[in-house]
Amino acid sequence: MAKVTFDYSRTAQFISKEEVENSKVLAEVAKKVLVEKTGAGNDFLGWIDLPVDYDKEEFARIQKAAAKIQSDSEVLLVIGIGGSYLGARAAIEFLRHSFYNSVSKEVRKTPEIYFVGNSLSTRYIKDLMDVIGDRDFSINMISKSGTTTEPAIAFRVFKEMLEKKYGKAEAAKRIYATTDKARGALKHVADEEGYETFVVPDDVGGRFSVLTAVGLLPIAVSGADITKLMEGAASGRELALNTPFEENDAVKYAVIRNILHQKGKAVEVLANYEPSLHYVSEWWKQLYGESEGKDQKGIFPASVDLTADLHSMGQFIQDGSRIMYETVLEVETCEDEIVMGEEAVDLDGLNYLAGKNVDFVNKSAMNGTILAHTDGNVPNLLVKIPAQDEFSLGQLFYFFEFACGVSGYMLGVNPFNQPGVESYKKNMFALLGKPGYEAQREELLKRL
Ligand SMILES: O=P(O)(O)OC[C@H]1O[C@](O)(CO)[C@@H](O)[C@@H]1O
Repeated sequence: MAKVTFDYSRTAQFISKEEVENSKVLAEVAKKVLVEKTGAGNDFLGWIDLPVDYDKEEFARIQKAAAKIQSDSEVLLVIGIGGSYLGARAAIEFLRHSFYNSVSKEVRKTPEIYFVGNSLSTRYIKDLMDVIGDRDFSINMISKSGTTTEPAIAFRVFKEMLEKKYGKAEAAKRIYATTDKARGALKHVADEEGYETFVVPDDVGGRFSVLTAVGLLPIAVSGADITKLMEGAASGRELALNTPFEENDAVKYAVIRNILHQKGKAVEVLANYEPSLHYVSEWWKQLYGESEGKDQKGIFPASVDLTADLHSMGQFIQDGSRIMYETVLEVETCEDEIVMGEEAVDLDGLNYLAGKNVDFVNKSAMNGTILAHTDGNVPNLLVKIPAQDEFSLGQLFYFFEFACGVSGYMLGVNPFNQPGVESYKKNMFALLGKPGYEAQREELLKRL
């Protein structure tokens, strides 16, 4: 079976074998604490068994709802932010056509999908209304808390548009709410209005929720195979839970990043060579940023899209402050083939590549860059993804989630809370005049 693998052989000049061995005890304790659910944040570990223990009845409802949306909608709006958005977008961009929304309907076969509620931009919302026009559309509103401002505002706007178009009763049949099973404003509205609802389990935090209805409904609407995605995640779980330390890639990734952190590497740059991985990096940034960036600790998760960013950020990575290490995401196999032709007159000087695949050029750029960055004292880690398919992506999601839990415990933080995100919310509510924030409002206005 092809599997997602982790290769840190290129860090030999930065990390000795002994250092890795010496981390074994700490890593195994961290893994035990995670799996046995005895550590901080242990009420948010539902994601560990999710790939093998999910609600099958709800899974069938997700597929049914996806089929309905595919049959009655030209456009699906996915409203959500952070963990209620990034996983679905990562999966759809990785698994489906690079130009999913613009390619012809005959090629795509499924509704166009737009993400909104992940900013407060008036321009973006207005422009999206233009894109929808008078076409049939549905909404998947996703918010675990049911109270997050950005998606709540987008939902008000697009619900109004939907109700104007179809009337309240018909619109209600086109709204799918993914939220807490009992609490929150969204659950309340859904019950009042009769929307179909899907559950974000209590014990699964937003950034770990891609394999719940949060990710699965939009992914299924896009035509990607969510059964295979879950199978991949289940095999990732098996590997993470039941492989001994020496061969355990997820645990090793946690170990290596903690060793590099202790050596002063404050930034991890996740690099990809496929544009379709861009949102996988965005998903990964939230996963690691919210999980580890606390108590004045943590590695800052950054990302680059290569080779594009080699022509911008490449200079800094090669030659700037030596604060970072790089983790490369490599998609090992490329299903498609573009072979370079030969021209009679070699005006552009590219005839030396005649007969070669563009993917060979891409992989050569990657290998050359890994060596150059290593020579520039940027330790290089490699995460290999066997293929651009659902099974591999499911494994990859699980690999990063599990490693994140182990890594957070090794760092000595609670990887499953995010107290820091509340500060901006409090200030924003105060400035907006939300009831209950009056005193804070006065204080803030004086400072502006
Ligand atoms: O699903 P919700 O509750 O709207 O939250 C969205 C995101 O906002 C955060 O709570 C941060 O404010 C993230 O942790 C979460 O993924």
